[in-house]
Amino acid sequence: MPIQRRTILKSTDRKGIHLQLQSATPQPSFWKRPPGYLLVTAIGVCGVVGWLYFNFDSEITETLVRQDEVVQQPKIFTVQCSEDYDNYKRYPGCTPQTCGRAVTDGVVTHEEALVLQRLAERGLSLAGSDGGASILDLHSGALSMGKQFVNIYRYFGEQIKDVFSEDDFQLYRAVRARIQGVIAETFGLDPSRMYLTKPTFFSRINGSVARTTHDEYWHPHIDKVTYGSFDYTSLLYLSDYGRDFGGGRFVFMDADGNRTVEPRAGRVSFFSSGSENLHRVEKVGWGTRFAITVSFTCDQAHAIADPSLP
Ligand SMILES: O=C(O)CCC(=O)C(=O)O
Ligand SMILES: [Fe+2]
Repeated sequence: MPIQRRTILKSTDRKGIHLQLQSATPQPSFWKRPPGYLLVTAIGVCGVVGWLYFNFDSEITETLVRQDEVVQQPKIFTVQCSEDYDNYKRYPGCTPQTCGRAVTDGVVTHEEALVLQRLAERGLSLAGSDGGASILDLHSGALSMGKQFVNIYRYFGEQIKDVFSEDDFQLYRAVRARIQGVIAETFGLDPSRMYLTKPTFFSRINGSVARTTHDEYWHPHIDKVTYGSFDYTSLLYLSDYGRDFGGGRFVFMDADGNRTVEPRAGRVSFFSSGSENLHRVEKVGWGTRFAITVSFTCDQAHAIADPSLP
């Protein structure tokens, strides 16, 4: 240790002489330090400011599940049901009696999530929004293109079979069935009385500036109001918060503060769709965030079949 200290002093001295030769004006002692020190300080300051910019949100009160946590069994958070359900017909075995939200990493494997992420990448690379948020709906065929949407099945015809395979659709179906199972088990429902409903879509979000309202994914909303038929919403994340993208956390906006879920590839987050689960997605600051929205209704009139190749 003493040897090291002596070496540093020597180099500081040399630098001091050099500076004195360059300018006769006395400099504050800070500026006499070696440029390496300045650089490290500057990087440190930028790092702290950057970290604060992306992570400091005075409204955030609690993180329900962190990205680096692995929850094999659903982590369940019960909340009181809103009165929304009183305005709808009740379906025994399905309509929420207990409301809440839950998160599990034990339903979809990391490998399956990556296969689905590649599927989303292939599909969305055919077009995509001009703004920061693109969707691909395998059921209706809707794909963001520029400032609007096209129907992939009509627009690309038979060629779509070069992009998606039967295996891709089988994986979607298997994952959908498992998610349905875990929602039924968690909320004490009869899975045969819940139905997949639309829209069900892959989303790709990056930090680009929004061009149309379709790109404005960050607004607080209630899924039952936004989508009508939803009774249970699930989100399957296909990329990792903090690794693949920054910002983009899911935020439950409760009366007593915000509660966040950090996306993790293979993580399923699900919740009753009424106003007890008002939520938003933080703006994505960097990188690309992939997810799938898969939702269920109790009303068979709003049921849709699993997506399939035409
Ligand atoms: O991608 C997310 O985390 C949430 C998306 C969402 O709120 C929705 O699709 O309604
Ligand atoms: Fe939503």
